[in-house]
Amino acid sequence: MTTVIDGKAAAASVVEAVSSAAGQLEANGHRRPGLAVVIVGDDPASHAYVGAKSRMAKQCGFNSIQHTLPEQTSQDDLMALVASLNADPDIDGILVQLPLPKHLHSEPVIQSILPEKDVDGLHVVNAGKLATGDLETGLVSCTPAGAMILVRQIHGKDLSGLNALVIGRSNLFGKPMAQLLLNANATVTIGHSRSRDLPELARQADILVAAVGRPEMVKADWLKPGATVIDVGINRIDAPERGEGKFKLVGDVAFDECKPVAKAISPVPGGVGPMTIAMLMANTVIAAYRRAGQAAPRF
Ligand SMILES: Nc1nc(=O)c2c([nH]1)NC[C@@H]1CN(c3ccc(C(=O)N[C@@H](CCC(=O)O)C(=O)O)cc3)C=[N+]21
Repeated sequence: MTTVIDGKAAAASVVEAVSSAAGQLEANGHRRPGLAVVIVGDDPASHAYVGAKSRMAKQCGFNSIQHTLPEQTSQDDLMALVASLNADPDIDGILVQLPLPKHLHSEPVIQSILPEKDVDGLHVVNAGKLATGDLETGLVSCTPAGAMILVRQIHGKDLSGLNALVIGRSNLFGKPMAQLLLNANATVTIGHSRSRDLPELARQADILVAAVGRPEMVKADWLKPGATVIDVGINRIDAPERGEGKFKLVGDVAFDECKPVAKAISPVPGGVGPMTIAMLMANTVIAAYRRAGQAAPRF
């Protein structure tokens, strides 16, 4: 029987560990972990995600602050806000929700966040630490960190001898995911839109991680029987069968046909998505412990 990986349950157990670590920090006489979430503009999906992050931060016992800036915010004003959060002693973690409105450049904003407050793990210092195998002093990007916990549920910590294919090569996900798998001793391939034969690469993979943003692209005949499939895609598609103007979320994997071929598969929703938010909380509590000069918990 195929295991359908329960990302909600895995996220709940991370969040419980985070809450208890946050409580411990307070009990040791330190202040609560502080998380600042910055959102620019009024994209409804972004507001929904940010709302979920702020609620979860409160649930973890954090000091959670949300800065909502108008669509027309200038680059300088956004950079000035990040500078003030960098200097704020009550703030351990800063997340600037992406994508930003078109007139703003995200890269200078992200690179201006202090690496030790970069709970998204996107600063070059954090990306570089991951790339050099330093998983102890940096912060790892939340979605790959969460996906990795799901992989570990199935295969344990050591992926020696296993072939892993990551489809997608973004800085936000594909590259850090490949680094994490490599660190765990997997034999890693990164496939992308210019790869010659993705289905053929996929058929070699014991662990297939899809993050391309194409609804249900990975089909059953792409899978090596018994593979572990981690679906990172979140695609909103029309669902007229649910009523006029309704939509549903699907992943990058054709779940129903792939499920019987796989050993384990993560669903959308309820797979990697909830883990992303949980790992943001984990990174925030890690950052808070480090600022307090205490040994940080591991997740
Ligand atoms: N600076 C930054 N960091 C991010 O980590 C970041 C971001 N910007 N921009 C947008 C993406 C997307 N993202 C998700 C988080 C949670 C779910 C999640 O909880 N998904 C639920 C479903 C939620 C729903 O129903 O819409 C699930 O898959 O079960 C999904 C996607 C974080 N992102």
